[in-house]
Amino acid sequence: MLKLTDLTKSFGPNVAVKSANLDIDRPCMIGIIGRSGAGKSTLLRMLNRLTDATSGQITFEGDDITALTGKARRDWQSRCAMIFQQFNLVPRMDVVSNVLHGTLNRRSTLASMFSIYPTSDVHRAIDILDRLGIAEHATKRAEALSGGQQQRVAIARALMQDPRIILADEPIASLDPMNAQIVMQSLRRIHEEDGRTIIANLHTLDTARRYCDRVVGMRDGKIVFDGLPEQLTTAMAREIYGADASFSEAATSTSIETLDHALA
Ligand SMILES: Nc1ncnc2c1ncn2[C@@H]1O[C@H](COP(=O)(O)OP(=O)(O)OP(=O)(O)O)[C@@H](O)[C@H]1O
Repeated sequence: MLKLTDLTKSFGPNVAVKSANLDIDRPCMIGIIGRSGAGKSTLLRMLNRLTDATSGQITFEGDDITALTGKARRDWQSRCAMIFQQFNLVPRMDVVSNVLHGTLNRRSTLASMFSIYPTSDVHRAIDILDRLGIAEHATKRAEALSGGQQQRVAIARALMQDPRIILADEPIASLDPMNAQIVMQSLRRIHEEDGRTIIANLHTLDTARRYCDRVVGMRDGKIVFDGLPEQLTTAMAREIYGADASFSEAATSTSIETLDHALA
């Protein structure tokens, strides 16, 4: 399905991603972990073609994604939608219009300029918001919502594009544990119910273990681990995070687990 071959990105002398190889042969939920500066964001940005690779190749179902230009590249960005830590919504615009922005790629400039959306798209936007439990906020300004709600609006905007893949760059890094849990559960459900692949950069190991089928560990631009969550030993986690024997997983915890105990 999705394959990265020797994917590399350099910024001058700094090699942010070094010869990354990854083979995703079926829809799954992948967590990419590693400390700050390990190359996680750069990897996702190359996948979505926000950043051009310096060398190497990305293929999706046999198509060379690295070679796409113009409209073909924009089409790929719809099929491989991205959400960000800071949500990237238009704060003063209402929620449903923010979600409808997800359809801009396939609409005429004139229709986009005047925010003319087909009724069927508006209904679909509301349905998606409903699925994410936030339809009641459809007419509010995005800035009036909590961080967790805003991230769900961003997910809804991504879903409007009916993507095969959703890339999530630190989707819960700005959220409290309760909202972090809701957002991760939403992503998991989208994967399970729709069969979409989710690739999420996560700061914390426990979140990756808990929600992902596969964990990829990056260190200094290299993929140093690629396996099942249960294969990720403490020793391997230490290696990924470049920590010494005093390393404990609790240090990378979001306290989602703790919250679960409290809610039980
Ligand atoms: N636009 C850029 N120009 C120059 N260097 C960059 C650029 N983007 C990233 N880098 C460098 O590439 C390396 C990897 O950065 P990247 O943001 O991909 O890491 P990360 O694992 O996502 O870290 P974080 O969790 O802090 O976002 C870092 O050394 C960073 O300074």
